[in-house]
Amino acid sequence: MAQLLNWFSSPNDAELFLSWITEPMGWHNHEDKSCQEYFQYKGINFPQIIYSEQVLQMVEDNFQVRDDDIFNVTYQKSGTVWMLEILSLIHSNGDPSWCRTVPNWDRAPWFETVLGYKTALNNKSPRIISSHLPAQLFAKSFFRSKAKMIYTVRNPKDVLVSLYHFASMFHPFKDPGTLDQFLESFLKGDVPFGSWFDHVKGWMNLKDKENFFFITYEELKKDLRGSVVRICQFLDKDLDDEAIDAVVANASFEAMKNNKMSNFSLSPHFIMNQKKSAFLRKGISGDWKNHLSAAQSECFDQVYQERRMPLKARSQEQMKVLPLSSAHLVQHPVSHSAPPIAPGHS
Ligand SMILES: Nc1ncnc2c1ncn2[C@@H]1O[C@H](COP(=O)(O)OS(=O)(=O)O)[C@@H](OP(=O)(O)O)[C@H]1O
Repeated sequence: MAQLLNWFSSPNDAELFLSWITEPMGWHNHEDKSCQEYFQYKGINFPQIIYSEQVLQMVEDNFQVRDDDIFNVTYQKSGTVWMLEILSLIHSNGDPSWCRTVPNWDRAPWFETVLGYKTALNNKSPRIISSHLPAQLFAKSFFRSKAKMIYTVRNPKDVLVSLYHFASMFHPFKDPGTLDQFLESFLKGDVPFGSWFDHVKGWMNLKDKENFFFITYEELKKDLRGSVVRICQFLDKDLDDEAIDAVVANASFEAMKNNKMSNFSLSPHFIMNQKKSAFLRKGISGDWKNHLSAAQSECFDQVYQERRMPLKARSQEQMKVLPLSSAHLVQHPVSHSAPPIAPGHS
């Protein structure tokens, strides 16, 4: 959205233009999200205006991936902007100037959005490109390229909670209703970008490709420095210790929260009402325990068990997040202190 700033001489012009297209849809009254509807593209929900069928089709069929592109792919609320910041900082060898002067949506545009598509086309190589697309809708040219992809996965219960808050403050999304109602929609995949389970399964088919690297939000939380080192290795970027330290310092939750180029405070308030819930909300693992009842958690676990898949996790941290083979699923009675299966761990 705020990529509109690209096209206008000032933020005010961009905001005026946005007002003009969004006012008839009632977006200005951000207390009222009752009129929001999604459109479906190949069976997946997308919010209107920021996405269009035409652009989604162009991404899939026409977008020319370059071999030196780096893709930052996630299911929403799994750490996209965090990884975006890390990749931006690695790109500039730890120098935070780029991150402090250019909005994240221009540094690493979400190329499936109407505005991000144009930004991605115009950005100079090597490009960093973000995406929430499921694998089956992704740019076909990626699969023939040497471009690298980092896929970040997060405990789906934390994704649910983060998305619940986000849906209440991000105007293009439908009102999430009660947490019970939203849990049902989430587990059915009746949310933007479809089912978390399908998204992870779809992308994990690439797990043995050498241009594909997957990491979890929980690993980033537990050992950001070690994670940055591994990401640099994957990208063949040789940063010295000082530069790595600078990446870690500038990609911290606090640094990003204080950076207006990363905290979405430049987004018009009628698009993102951060008074309701901040984009950089809590930035912790395991917040689901503060929100989900034992019954809701159990309901989640049941679906998780049904949808589990055989995947080999590389580390203990990944084992806590991924839908693993049944051998990894330990059945405990449901309780907040002893969560029953993988997503139950923080
Ligand atoms: N630096 C850092 N450290 C820890 N956590 C961070 C960081 N940056 C973003 N976040 C948290 O990531 C959540 C937002 O996820 P996404 O960036 O994937 O959102 S989006 O899908 O692109 O809208 C959202 O999680 P919640 O706080 O749980 O809502 C952000 O706070």
